[in-house]
Amino acid sequence: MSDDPLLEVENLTVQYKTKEGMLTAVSDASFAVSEGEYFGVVGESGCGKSTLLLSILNALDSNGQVTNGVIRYKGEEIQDLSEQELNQRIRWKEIAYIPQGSMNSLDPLERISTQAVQLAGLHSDLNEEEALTKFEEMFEIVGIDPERIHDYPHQFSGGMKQRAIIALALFLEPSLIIADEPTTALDVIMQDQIFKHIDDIVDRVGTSIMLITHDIAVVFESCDRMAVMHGGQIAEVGPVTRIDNEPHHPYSTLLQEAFPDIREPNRDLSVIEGKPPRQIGETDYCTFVDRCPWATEECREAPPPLERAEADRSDHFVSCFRKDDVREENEQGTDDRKAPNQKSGSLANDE
Ligand SMILES: Nc1ncnc2c1ncn2[C@@H]1O[C@H](COP(=O)(O)OP(=O)(O)OP(=O)(O)O)[C@@H](O)[C@H]1O
Repeated sequence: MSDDPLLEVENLTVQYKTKEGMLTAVSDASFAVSEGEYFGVVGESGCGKSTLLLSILNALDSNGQVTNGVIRYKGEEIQDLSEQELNQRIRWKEIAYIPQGSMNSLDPLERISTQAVQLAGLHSDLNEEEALTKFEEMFEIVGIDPERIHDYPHQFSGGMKQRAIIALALFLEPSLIIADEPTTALDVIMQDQIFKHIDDIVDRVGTSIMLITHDIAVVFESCDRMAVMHGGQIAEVGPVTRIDNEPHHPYSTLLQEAFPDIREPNRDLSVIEGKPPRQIGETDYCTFVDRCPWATEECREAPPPLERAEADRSDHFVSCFRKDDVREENEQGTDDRKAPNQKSGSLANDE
């Protein structure tokens, strides 16, 4: 893994036009993914994960738009590239995308090899023979007999279809694969196998992976670095080991406590009450305020800036006005933590 940034997202805001007004789905988000890195983006449903990645690929729904910020890929700003440029230069051969529910995205009427050849024809200079040879290699990487590239999707189980999609994503040797909940709809054993294949790809092929998921345990297990999102804001970003062991943001702290940990088998699991807000208009406050045990008046008055978690750390950032208090309390243990908004100086939950 290198420290060179492959993808840089700076101060990105994405909004959707709705009947109620402009809905802010991503607000002032910043993070970077390095070459060869396995980067996880975690957060609850509706927190803006898919919007974030669709804006990177310029594939937002027609009512969505990037209203502020910069997306840089290999140093080049890509947020304003035309469809044609994105198709010719970026999609599939630089950045491949595994969508949610992707195993249903294979065309049921075409052999999988035909779909690979079509993809190569659109996005690369490979001829048919070269494309098929290459695609066979990808099948081997994802653990499917290469002869089966000529099968139709219905001849594959759900897990095999998902692996075939991963093979397609790898096929044109992209530097970055963005996978949106790649194991949704698979059983737990198959999920585990798919994640093992993805781990293997990171090790063997060296591709960077950006994994979007609501499952923080998967991120803790597999990723190098991570971003935690809440209500369209990046709450915390940094090395997985840091956020797992020393979360500084209240949301990462509570998320971490909501998942079982084999190091503490007898620990009670916490529940995070409420849900992220649907934000109409600019986000001018911390979107975690109504669910946060540490919130104070300040948290409603402005969005917290994403700042270094500690002065001497250049790899760990957190957006919380109360991050120092949270860290101090986390160091002391969780036993005397009060319910949301019950701490001294904090606000009544106005819901
Ligand atoms: N096309 C759209 N028009 C209006 N609002 C949208 C649109 N797409 C998403 N949203 C809203 O934007 C917010 C973020 O949604 P998004 O799908 O990005 O979240 P997510 O974290 O990926 O959720 P999930 O895990 O359920 O996919 C939500 O409030 C959602 O309702």
